[in-house]
Parts: sequence; structure tokens; C-alpha cells
Amino acid sequence: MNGPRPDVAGVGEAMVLLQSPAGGALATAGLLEVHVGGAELNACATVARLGLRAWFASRVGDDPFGTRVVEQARALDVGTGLVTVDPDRPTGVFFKDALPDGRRRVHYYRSGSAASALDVPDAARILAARPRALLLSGITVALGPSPAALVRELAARARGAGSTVVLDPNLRPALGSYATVLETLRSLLPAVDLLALGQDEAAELLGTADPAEVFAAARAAGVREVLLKAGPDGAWYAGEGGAPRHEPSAAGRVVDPVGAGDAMLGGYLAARLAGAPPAAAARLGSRLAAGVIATVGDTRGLPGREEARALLATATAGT
Ligand SMILES: Nc1ncnc2c1ncn2[C@@H]1O[C@H](COP(=O)(O)OP(=O)(O)O)[C@@H](O)[C@H]1O
Ligand SMILES: O=C(O)C(=O)C[C@H](O)[C@H](O)COP(=O)(O)O
Repeated sequence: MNGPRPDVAGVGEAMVLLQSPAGGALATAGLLEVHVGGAELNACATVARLGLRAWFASRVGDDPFGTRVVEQARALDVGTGLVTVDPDRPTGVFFKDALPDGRRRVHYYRSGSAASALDVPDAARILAARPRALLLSGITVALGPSPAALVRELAARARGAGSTVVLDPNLRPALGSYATVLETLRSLLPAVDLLALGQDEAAELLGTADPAEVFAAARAAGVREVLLKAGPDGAWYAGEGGAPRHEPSAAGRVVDPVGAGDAMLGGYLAARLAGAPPAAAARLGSRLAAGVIATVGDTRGLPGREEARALLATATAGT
């Protein structure tokens, strides 16, 4: 294990990410850059950059890409004591393409990967680490029946084990089983302490994208706290009396928005765990997302340690 109780444990799959250096089209690229990506690891990296303890819980293959994922997590100061090596399955890979209109599109090569064999028995070692917050994601639910069962098990047992539950639906229709994934995610909501979701995801999960209605529907389903992300339109968090308050995007140059939501969630969650009110937490999340958007890669745009810790100190000042 990696020392004392983690603030956050993120459960999911991290993969090697290949993309053209300037974010160009895959169809014509001559050389590809190698990164490591994965929504849950990205969020853990943000939490760690802010000075809190974050651990990644996953499985990787016994291959160079698995080594790379683990080394990258360590380089990001994310604990890897909950990452196991599967000798029989490979580490997942994905490619990021740039479309002619500038949007990004991902192509997955992760079916049958080591992380897609995550299963209910993994719950014991994850809960034994007693993270203050357990970060669960709809991607893990979409990886297959056994990772989905692990997510359900963790959600059911987390509070009893002293962990709060954070859920990012991270809907990925490209992974398949979409209707089942939505149904599973809805069934988890009564166990969720913080739901961080996109406006489009709210429409799918809760039947509305209107912020006031999203907050009301999530609360009616048993969720304690909501962070609603809306791309260029910024985000909403719960203000006084629980009504949604708006935090505008802080982004300037938009180079690559993939990873922005993970930075926003990591920043918001770390700030809340450090005692900041939702408004300051949303401001920090928005600031971190802006940095990620301005650079290629999911986490390269995060501020350095000193700056990140100063930003967190500002968010928690006066609390
Ligand atoms: N295209 C964009 N232009 C400006 N800001 C953006 C853009 N995409 C994301 N953001 C910022 O990043 C935050 C999180 O991104 P969002 O796209 O909502 O999440 P996700 O990546 O989970 O879909 C937003 O609240 C906003 O502050
Ligand atoms: O799609 C997946 O399975 C991944 O994990 C790849 C990416 O790293 C994340 O999708 C980034 O997620 P966002 O921050 O929501 O843009």
C-alpha cells in the first residue's frame, strides 16, 4: 500500500493514449505521441496535484503499456497500491483523432482488457484502504458485467466502510450496452454523495438538462450534492438553500477539451474535501479545466504543484 488513508480512490481503467503531436488527424499522421489517459486516473491526478492523497484502483496487463500506466500514475503522484497486474489480459489502448471541425473523437481498443475483468472481489481491497471518497464512473459500468457488479458492490458498501461515494456517469455510448448502463447508474443514485455530470448526461439519466430540474431530480433520487458541467457554458453547483448557481467557463484558448470534466471534478472534489464551500470549489475546478483545455493530452495542462496548492489554499481560505 502507499501510506495513510487516501483522500480519494478512483476506480476504473487507464489506457495508453496515442495521438498526433499537434492534435492532427489520425488518417494522415506520420508519428503519434504516447500519453496515458482514463477519466478516473485523470481526476485522481488532479486531486494529487492539489496536494491531497489520491489512489488509483484498477487492473493492467503484464505488458509495457501496463508498466507505462503504473509509471505515469506514480509520476502524477497517484498511489498505485490498488492496481493489480493481470497476466492473461492486455492493457487497453485508445487513439484520439481530430475531426476537420476541430472536435476530438476517441477510438477504443480495450475490449477484453485487464481492467474490463475488474470484479466484485476487488471491492474488499479497495474498501480496506478506507478512502474518504470513492470515485466511481459510468465507464467502469460500461466495461462489462463484472466491472459493473464491482461498481454496484462498492456503491452499496462504501458508506458502511466510511467512504463517501462520488459518481461521474461519463456516458460513453461507443462502449455499448447503453440502456443497461443508464439503468445501472440510475439504481446507484440513492448511494451517491456527489454526482458530477454533464448537461447532456443529465438529459439521458434524469430526463432534463435544465439546471434547477436536474438538481431537484438528483436530490429526489437520493443524491446529496450535484456538480453539473456544461462545456463552454460552464457549470452549476449548489448555492445557498441548494439552488443551482452558475460558474462560467474560465477557458481561453480551446485546444483539446477532452479531460476538462475530469480536471473540473478533481478540483471540485479536492476543494470540498479540504473544506471549501461549493462556490470556491467550482471556481477552482473551472480554473483547472481551463488549463487542460488549452493543451493536448488529458492532464498536461494542470498547473505545477506550487501553483496548484496555492489555488487550493485560496479556495479554502476563510473556511
Ligand atoms: N469547449 C469549451 N469551451 C470553454 N470551456 C469549456 C469547453 N469544454 C469544457 N469547458 C470547461 O470545462 C468544464 C468541464 O468540461 P465539460 O465539457 O463540461 O465536462 P466533460 O469533459 O465531463 O464533458 C466546463 O464546466 C467548462 O468550464
Ligand atoms: O473515454 C474514456 O474511456 C476515457 O477515459 C478517455 C478520456 O481520458 C476521458 O474520456 C476524458 O474524459 P472527459 O474529462 O470527460 O473528457
